[in-house]
Amino acid sequence: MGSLSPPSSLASVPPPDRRRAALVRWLGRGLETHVALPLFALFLMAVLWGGALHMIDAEERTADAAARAATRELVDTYEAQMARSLSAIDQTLRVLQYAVEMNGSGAALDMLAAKGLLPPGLVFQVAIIDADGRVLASNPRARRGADVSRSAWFTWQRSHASDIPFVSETIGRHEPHVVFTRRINDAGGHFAGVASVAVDPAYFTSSYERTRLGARGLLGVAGTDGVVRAARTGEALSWGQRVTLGKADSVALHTSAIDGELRYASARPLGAFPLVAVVGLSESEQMAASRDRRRAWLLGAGAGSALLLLVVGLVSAWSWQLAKARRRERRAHETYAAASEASLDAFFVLRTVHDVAGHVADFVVDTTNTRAEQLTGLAKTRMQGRRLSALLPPAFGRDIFDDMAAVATDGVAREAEWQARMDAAPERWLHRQVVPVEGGVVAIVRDITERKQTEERIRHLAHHDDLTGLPNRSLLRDRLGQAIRDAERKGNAVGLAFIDLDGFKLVNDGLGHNAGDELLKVVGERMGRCLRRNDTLARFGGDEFVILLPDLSGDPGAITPLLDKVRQAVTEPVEVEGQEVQVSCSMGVVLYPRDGQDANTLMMNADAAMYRAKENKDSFQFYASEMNASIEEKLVLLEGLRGALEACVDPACQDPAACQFQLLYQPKVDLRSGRLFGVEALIRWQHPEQGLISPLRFIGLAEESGLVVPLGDWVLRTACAQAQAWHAAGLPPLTVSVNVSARQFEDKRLVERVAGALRDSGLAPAALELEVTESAIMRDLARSVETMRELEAMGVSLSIDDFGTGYSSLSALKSFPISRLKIDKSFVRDLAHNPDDQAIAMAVISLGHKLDLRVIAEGVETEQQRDFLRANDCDEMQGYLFSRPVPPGQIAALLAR
Ligand SMILES: Nc1nc2c(ncn2[C@@H]2O[C@H](COP(=O)(O)O[C@H]3[C@@H](O)[C@H](n4cnc5c(=O)[nH]c(N)nc54)O[C@@H]3COP(=O)(O)O)[C@@H](O)[C@H]2O)c(=O)[nH]1
Repeated sequence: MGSLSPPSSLASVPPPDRRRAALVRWLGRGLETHVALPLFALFLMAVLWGGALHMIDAEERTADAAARAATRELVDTYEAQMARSLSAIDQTLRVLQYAVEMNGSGAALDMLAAKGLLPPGLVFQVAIIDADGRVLASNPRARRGADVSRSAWFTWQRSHASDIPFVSETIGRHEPHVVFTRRINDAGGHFAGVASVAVDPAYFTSSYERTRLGARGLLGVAGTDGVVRAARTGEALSWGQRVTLGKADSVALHTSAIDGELRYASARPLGAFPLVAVVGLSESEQMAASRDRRRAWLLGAGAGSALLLLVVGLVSAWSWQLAKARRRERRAHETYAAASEASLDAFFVLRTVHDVAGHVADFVVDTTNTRAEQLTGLAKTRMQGRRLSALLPPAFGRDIFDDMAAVATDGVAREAEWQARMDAAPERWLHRQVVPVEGGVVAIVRDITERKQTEERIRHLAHHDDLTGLPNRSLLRDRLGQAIRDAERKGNAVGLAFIDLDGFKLVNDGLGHNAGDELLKVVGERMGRCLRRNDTLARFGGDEFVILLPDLSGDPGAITPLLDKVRQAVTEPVEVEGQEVQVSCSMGVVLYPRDGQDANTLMMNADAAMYRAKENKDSFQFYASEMNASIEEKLVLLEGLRGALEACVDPACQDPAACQFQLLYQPKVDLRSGRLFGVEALIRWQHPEQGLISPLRFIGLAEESGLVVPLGDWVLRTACAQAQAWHAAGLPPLTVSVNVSARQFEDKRLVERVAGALRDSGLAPAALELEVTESAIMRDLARSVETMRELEAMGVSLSIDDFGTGYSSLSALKSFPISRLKIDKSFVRDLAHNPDDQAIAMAVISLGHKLDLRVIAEGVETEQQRDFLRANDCDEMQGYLFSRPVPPGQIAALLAR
């Protein structure tokens, strides 16, 4: 299911707005959690690390300051202690000095001891040395008389007259000691010896307190010469190292030359002796706590950072995924919006509104596209947020709402096509597809009017005649089937009339197909106007129409007036291609159920009835069962015709009596002189069972089947041979006329056949005339003229038969190489009384003469007809008045008459 959240329609925003939107989106992206959170986390980490480092720094500073302060305090304390100790030592030396000066070297110590002025021997070894460097006395008692004259301190005192105390370096491997000395002068101020106090170096560092100095602190005394007299670090005591003494009173970090330890160190000069008290606190010990805390801080910051990174990483990853999903969704929406904007379909995203019972009560338009605007004529802004019930035109009907409600309820898509009228707009065909989405439906509406119109056109083309727009054979068959079913149910009758136009071929061949088409359209319209609304007029092709008349009573008489009306409508003259033409129609009529129980039988029988009507032309004929018999008869006749022809043209057949065809000859007479100048050969068929058969019965059949070509060839050869026979018999010159049918005239070998007949008979070409109808010539005018010219060139003359019944173009007539026009007997029949026929006859005569042609009238039966023709300057005549067609043997007699 999709979502109802309205898709952003970026595709519709103009470029500057799009840039702004992109900027906003870019900023928005910056504010997205997966971007902002890591930035914030970086900031937090900076704060965290900043804080931690700051704390570390502060604590280190504090520790440093504390270490320096402690060093300073220790050095103060140690200086005070050392000052006291040295003061005591110096006091002892002075007392010794004094005692020697007072009591002499030998008794001085005893006297001091007696007075309790000697320091405890455990710590100080007091001695008096004479001027030669021999120990005079010592406490505790040492080896008397020991010689110390080479000791540095003795030589130094001996060589310095001043009363400056001297401190030796720490000497002695097993019992190390530092010797403090003062010069003893005699009364004369001369060197008299040395008073010394030897002190265990450990004495100077005995105040080393682990609690204050740590395990690697330093407490010691060095001479101002830089040589350590006593130094204690932890439990280790050492001496003799050479150190660089720093500035007095300062505390400095210093790497000790004693043990390489980095310490906060401070040195302090010690009064009268050239000594310096040195105190050092191990830097690592002093800073250990702060280092531990530093580690803790770093660990804390590191752990905090790691935790932060982990949390931020997880949240950012989640946010990134979320953003990606959102982006995908937005892109999908953008794509959807772009696609929907570009779509030819109208989109309506509709949110369902439920009533209290939970049924779908209405829809609210969430989103639409531009196509929807065009389709509804409403702006998007007018539609969005509005209820469908307020927007849906009443013409759209309740069905649509029900459809949508069903989709929203069932969750199953539906589609439908419907016709909608929107305000003033013409009715349109629409297709809707309603698909369920979360919270509503999406209706996709497409205008399918064009498709429907095309379908309708195709359907119409499939069921209608292209030229007239009338139903075609297929549609008529459907309607006939339906009419039969209805009639069967209601007990009614159905009428079916097959209509064939008489004379249409002449118009079509004579004036061309456009004229023929125009004629068909006009005639079709006229026939249609004669019918009721539920009748059907169909065109079957060519000049064949069919009328279907449902709901009839079954009385043939009831439809006779309608058929007459149709017949008369067809007969009305029609103007086509600037000429007025006239056709009639022959109708074959059947009635269901009387003439057939099914469509096929009815159509077949109507066709048979039409053929019968065709025999009379301009009439209608109800079907009768015998008519089908006549069709069978026709087939039998065709077979007989074929057999008869074979017998006539078979060169192996020696018996002329076996040929069932014969020619009669009808004389043609000059109207002025009365002279018989020619004959027309007219065929007859002497059928063994049916007797003499008129060409009217079989020439059409021969023409249809193509047998007319070999049959016509036989006529031509027989007529030429007969004419030559008359000539040979010494009869006056006669022209023999032979009828050439349309199909014969089209035969490419006609000229060759004529030449062959003349050659074989020996007849002079001038004695032969070919009669061709107008319609045969007009079928293919150019070719006809060519054929006629070839025949003319051969010396054969041509006449136009049945002139006036066709539609020869008069301009074309001018170019025909013909010698005679034959006025059709239909104009001659009523010539005595019918002014129209008279006018036509006179016009043909006049036209013929103007074209320098002879004019012959056929079918002249009465003297009135002859007199009229003669009076109107007609040249020749042919008809029963003078003679019926006769066998060749009677021509001589007629000539004689
Ligand atoms: N292609 C061919 N057509 C032929 C041939 N022989 C005849 N025909 C055509 O058959 C049609 C009928 O011919 P037919 O029955 O022979 O009738 C001809 C005459 O008998 C008839 N006629 C002559 N004079 C009169 C008359 O005074 N009254 C009257 N009612 N009928 C008369 O007219 C027919 C001759 O017509 P046309 O040919 O137009 O001159 C007919 O169309 C023949 O053409 C054949 O061998 N080949």
